[in-house]
Amino acid sequence: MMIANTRGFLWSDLETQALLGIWGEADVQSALDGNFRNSHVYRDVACRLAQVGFDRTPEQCRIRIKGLKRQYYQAKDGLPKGGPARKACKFFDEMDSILGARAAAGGPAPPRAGPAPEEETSREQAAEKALTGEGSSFTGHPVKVECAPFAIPVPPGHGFKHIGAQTSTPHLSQPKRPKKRHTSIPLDKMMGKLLQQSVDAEEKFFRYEEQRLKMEDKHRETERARELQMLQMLGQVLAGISSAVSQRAQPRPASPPQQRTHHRAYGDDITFNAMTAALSPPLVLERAFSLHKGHSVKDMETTFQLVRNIIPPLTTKKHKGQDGRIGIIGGCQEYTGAPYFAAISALKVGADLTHVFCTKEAAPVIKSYSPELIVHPVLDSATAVRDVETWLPRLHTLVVGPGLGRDDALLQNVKGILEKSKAKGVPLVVDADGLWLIAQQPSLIQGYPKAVLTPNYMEFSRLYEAVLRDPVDSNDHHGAVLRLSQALGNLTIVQKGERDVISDGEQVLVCSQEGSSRRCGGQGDLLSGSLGVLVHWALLAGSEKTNGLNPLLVAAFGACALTRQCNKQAFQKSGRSTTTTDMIAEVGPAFKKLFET
Ligand SMILES: NC(=O)C1=CN([C@@H]2O[C@H](COP(=O)(O)OP(=O)(O)OC[C@H]3O[C@@H](n4cnc5c(N)ncnc54)[C@H](OP(=O)(O)O)[C@@H]3O)[C@@H](O)[C@H]2O)[C@@H](O)CC1
Ligand SMILES: Nc1ncnc2c1ncn2[C@@H]1O[C@H](COP(=O)(O)OP(=O)(O)OP(=O)(O)O)[C@@H](O)[C@H]1O
Repeated sequence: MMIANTRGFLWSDLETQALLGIWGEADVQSALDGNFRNSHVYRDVACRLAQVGFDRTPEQCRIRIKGLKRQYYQAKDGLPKGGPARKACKFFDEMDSILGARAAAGGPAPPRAGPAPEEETSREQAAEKALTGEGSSFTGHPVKVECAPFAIPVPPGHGFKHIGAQTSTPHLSQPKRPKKRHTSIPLDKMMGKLLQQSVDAEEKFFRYEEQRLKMEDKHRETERARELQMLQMLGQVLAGISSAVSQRAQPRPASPPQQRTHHRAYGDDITFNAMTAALSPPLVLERAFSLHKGHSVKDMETTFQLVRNIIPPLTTKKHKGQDGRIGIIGGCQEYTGAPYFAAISALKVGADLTHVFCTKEAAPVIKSYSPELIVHPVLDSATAVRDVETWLPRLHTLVVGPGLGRDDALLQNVKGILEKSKAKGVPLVVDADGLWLIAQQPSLIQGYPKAVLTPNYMEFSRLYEAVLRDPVDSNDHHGAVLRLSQALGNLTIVQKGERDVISDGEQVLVCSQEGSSRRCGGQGDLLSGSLGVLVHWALLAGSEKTNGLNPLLVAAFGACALTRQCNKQAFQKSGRSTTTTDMIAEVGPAFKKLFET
């Protein structure tokens, strides 16, 4: 049925009659009887009203009924049959047939002196006034006056009383009696003041209500867009499943030999689509279930051994670049330290070359920190995506986000770079503002099996809420990391904190290597840079070297342990004055201590 657009503030007679018809139904009346909390009843009333073609909120319905009841009781109590107020109560007969029948059946007493069960707040009284059209109009907004203005009884010396209140004074003042002019002057003034106040209140209320309705509409639109997005994602996943099934049914074509030797990645010989399909929700749920049966790796020493297994031997047979060419996407006017920390950490862990792709302004600054870094001032150029793309085949891992900032144009370029990297199968570590971008558009990374996200608690919450539409349960770190990983298609996630929680949606590793209580900025950059190298090594080593455990989990564990160890060693020397530079100086010794002895 077409729903009439009745979101204005005034009720038409037709609409009011429809409302009264519904409100007067026996089940509605009995649900309202004696109930102070009646919002559920009015939700139902609004719903039924929508079914007959009128779109009103439960709150609007409740306020309208309240206004009608007041008019009815005024008319019934205070005025003679056929008098002006009775005439002003347009729906007297309808109300009487409902409320009269209720009274006859022994229902609750009408609201004379105090609030009836249905009456909840004073805000609503202002709202009621505006919705029923009581009072006058305000400039530019025609207001329909349903209840004709009549004089309000003012007992001498008592100010105003509730209109329906039982009182021994005459019910109404007689505005036309000329003899009482001396009392009518202050009354006029008071009425004028009252009217002015009521106009002001109305204006305020309309402004507020307008805003509220706009926000409601906006919220509804967002919800609809979200639902649509979820449906599209579901469609893609289903399409992936069917393509994977048909691929499995056919003999699998051999993967290109170059890809095999270059990135012997976890599950690398299946295509990205098939991988996405293999990570589809039903399978993921099964895996999550198996996790609680004891797959969680708790023994840190076992995992340390797996990290040692993936570290490539130092030999004289290799040439420059083979142990790692790591790209860093980040570095803008405000943040030049973060990309430097990430890049230099990658070198100190053992990468041969690091390339920083940053903005034009940031480049000379970053270069000045260290001659060891290769710096490309391209990130804010119109050709940024193409410029980085040409380097992609030569990079083993891309670390996206340290010091990137949140400038829209930069983020747009990074979006393009992410897409090109995925298409070329380049492993990705996403941190800092890279995670901000992912929180805006999770589909950018969803289901990409060679990605690791490294959020701190804040970044994790942002991402979790963006993807799962729920606040994070801070008492269940494991469950939260596991769920987010699954929702993102079993991406490897490292939630940094007092203990680092790492999961690929199937397993959960916890790294509680001793660090220190010093939390200087930049430690996360040390982690993401180191991780860039370990990701390359782990994928190169493959799951044979990690006892079948996802190599990315092993890489993440190694980087966390290393960062924490650097923190510990630097703190032992520098205490409170420890900075990330001190930690970077510890990368070599810490690495040796953890992985080479
Ligand atoms: N020298 C440099 O160049 C460096 C540059 N960097 C670069 O800066 C950019 C922005 O990164 P970001 O982390 O400051 O931004 P964002 O995520 O919005 O956090 C903002 C607020 O979140 C909170 N918060 C943070 N952690 C939390 C926790 N664990 N638990 C709870 N709350 C936590 C905290 O709020 P507060 O406590 O201050 O109210 C914080 O202020 C990014 O590009 C990064 O790479 C850094 O790498 C440092 C070195
Ligand atoms: N409370 C803590 N106790 C011990 N180690 C911690 C604690 N919080 C974080 N860490 C360690 O510090 C490292 C960086 O985590 P942090 O939460 O500082 O990242 P970040 O906020 O992204 O850093 P950055 O300042 O680079 O943006 C991680 O390896 C983590 O293990």
